[in-house]
Amino acid sequence: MFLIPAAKEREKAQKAAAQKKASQTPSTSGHSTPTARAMSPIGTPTKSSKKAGSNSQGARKSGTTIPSRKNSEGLSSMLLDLSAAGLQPREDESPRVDEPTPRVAMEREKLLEEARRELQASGQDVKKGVSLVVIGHVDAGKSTLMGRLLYELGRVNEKSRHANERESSRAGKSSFSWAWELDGTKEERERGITMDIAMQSLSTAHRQITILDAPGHKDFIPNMISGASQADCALLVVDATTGEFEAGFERGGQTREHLVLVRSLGVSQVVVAVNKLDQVNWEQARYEEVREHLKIFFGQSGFQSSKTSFVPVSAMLGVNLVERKSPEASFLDQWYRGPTLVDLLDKLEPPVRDIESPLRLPISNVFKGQSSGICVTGRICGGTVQVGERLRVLPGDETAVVKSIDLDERSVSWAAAGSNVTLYLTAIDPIHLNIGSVLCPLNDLVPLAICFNARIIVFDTQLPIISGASVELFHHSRDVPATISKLIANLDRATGSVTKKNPRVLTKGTSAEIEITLRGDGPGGVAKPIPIEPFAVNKDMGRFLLRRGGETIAAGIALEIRH
Ligand SMILES: Nc1nc2c(ncn2[C@@H]2O[C@H](COP(=O)(O)OP(=O)(O)OP(=O)(O)O)[C@@H](O)[C@H]2O)c(=O)[nH]1
Repeated sequence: MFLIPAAKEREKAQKAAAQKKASQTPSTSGHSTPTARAMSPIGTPTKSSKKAGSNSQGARKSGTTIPSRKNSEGLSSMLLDLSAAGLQPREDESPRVDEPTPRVAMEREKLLEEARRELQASGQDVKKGVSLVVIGHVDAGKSTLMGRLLYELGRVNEKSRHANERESSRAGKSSFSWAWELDGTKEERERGITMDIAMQSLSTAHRQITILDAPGHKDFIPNMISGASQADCALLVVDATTGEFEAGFERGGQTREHLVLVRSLGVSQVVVAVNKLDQVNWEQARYEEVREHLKIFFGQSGFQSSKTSFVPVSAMLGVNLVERKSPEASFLDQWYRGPTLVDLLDKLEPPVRDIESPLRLPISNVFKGQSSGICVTGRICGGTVQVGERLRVLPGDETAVVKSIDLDERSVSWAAAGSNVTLYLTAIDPIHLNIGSVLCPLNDLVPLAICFNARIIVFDTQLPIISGASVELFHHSRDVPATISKLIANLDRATGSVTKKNPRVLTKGTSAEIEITLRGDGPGGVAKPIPIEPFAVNKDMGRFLLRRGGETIAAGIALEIRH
C-alpha cells in the first residue's frame, strides 16, 4: 500500500514535530488524557508514531481529535495549533500568500455536466463511491476487522503485517496486531483503543469505499460524531462473546448510542458484522440471538429492515470477510451459506448526491503539507469544487484558492458532493482555517447563525429539558456551547403538527420545536456564529446533535436561521 500524498506529508510534518517536541518537553505519551489531546487539533506528536520500515499506508486520521473542546474563543482549540505541532512558521517564513495561484479549468456549467455524467456512469464501468463509518462498542473488534479486511484485500503487505505482529508482541499487545494497522498513534497502541477517526479506502468489485474507523470508547463520542457526519453508511461491529454483546447493548453501552447517533446524522444503511464467533464455538444459535436483539432495536430506531444486513465473522481469524476457505471457516460453513462481509459492502447504495447546490465543505481536519502549503480534509456536503477555484472560509472574511484535490489517493481536478476529499489550499494564512469552518463559493455563502429555530427529538435522557438548559451543540466536526433559549412547541412525531404550545419541559421521546442560542465560552464569553443551513436547503448542513454532561440528549434539524 502506498502513502497518499496528504498522509505522507502530514506524517513527515508530524514526525518533525514529534522530534522537536521530544527535544523540548518531557514526553506525556501514555499519560495524556482526552483533554490533553484537545489542545492540538492537528497531529499531536503522539498521533503519528508509525514505525520506521512500515510501508503500509497507515490510516489518515481525520475529524476532530477532541473529546471535549472547552475553549472556542480567540485562539481556540479549534484553530490550527501550529505551535503545538512544532509547525509555527518562522518570522522569515510567513505563509506564502503571493505564490502563483492556479487557474480554474472549467466553467461551472461544464463542471456540472461532467459531474452529472460521472454520477450516471456509476454502476456501469465506474465504481460507485460510498463512505462507511465503522461503529460499535469499545473492543468489539472494529480496528481488528478493518486491519484484517485491508490485508485480505491485499491492501496491507506482508512486511507491514509482520512489523505489526512483531511490534505489538514486543509491547505485550499481540492480540491488537491487526488493529495496529488502523490505530497508528503511540497512545492508541499503548491504551489498546481507538481515539481518533482513521481514514482508509478500499475497493470492492463495484464500490470505491472510504472507511472511517471510529472510536468505541464513550470518551471519544465527539470524534465518532465527526466521523459519522462524513459517512453515507455504517458498519456496526458487535462482539458475539457471551456477556460482551449484552454489555455493549445495554444502557450505557455504545452499540445503541452509536446506532442512534448515525441514524440522527442521516445514515440509513447499516451492515452488522457479528464478530468473534470463534469465541462462542461458531454457534448459530448465538448469532441468531444477537441478530434478533438488533433487529428489534433497528425497528425501534427508525431503520428500515431492507437497509440493514447481518453477517457472521471472526475478524481476528479473517473468516467470512472476503471468503470462507480457511480451516476455521469450516465450522461456520456448516450452517451459513450467505454473503461475506465484502459481498455486502459491494451492495451499499450511495445516497442521492446534491451536486447542483452551492459548494458546502465543512472542514474536519487541518494540517500542514510539507511542500504544498496547507491541507484541509472534509466531506463535500453539496455542490462541486475544482482546482483553481477561490473559496470563502466561513466564519471570517478570508478566501483561499484550491491548489490541488486528492480523492481516494488520486489527484483529481474536481470533486463533487459526497466525496471525502483533501484540498491543498493556497493564498491563505493557515491561522484562518479551523476545524468546523465551511468552505463555500464567494457568491453563495452559507449563513452564519448565533440563534436559530430547530426541530428536535429528545433521546432517552434522565433529566428533562427545560428552557434555559445549557447544552453542547455538535455540528459536523465542531462543538460549541449553547442554550435552549425557548421551548416553542411540542410536535407530533409522525406529522410534525403542533400538539402543545410553549411547553414547560421536554421529556424523553418527545419531538419539539425549540430556539437555540449559542453561548461564548465561560462567564462573559462572547458567542461566535457557526455556519449552519436550514435542513430544507441542505440536509447535511442542517443536522446537529445536542449533548449534556457526556450524554447525547437530542438530535435536531435547523428550521430557520435568525440573522
Ligand atoms: N477471539 C477474537 N478476538 C478478537 C476478534 N476481533 C477482535 N478481537 C480482539 O478484541 C480486542 C479489541 O479489538 P479492537 O479491534 O481493538 O477493538 P475496537 O472495537 O477497534 O476497539 P476501540 O476502537 O477501542 O473501540 C483485541 O484484543 C482483538 O484481538 C475476533 O474475531 N476473535
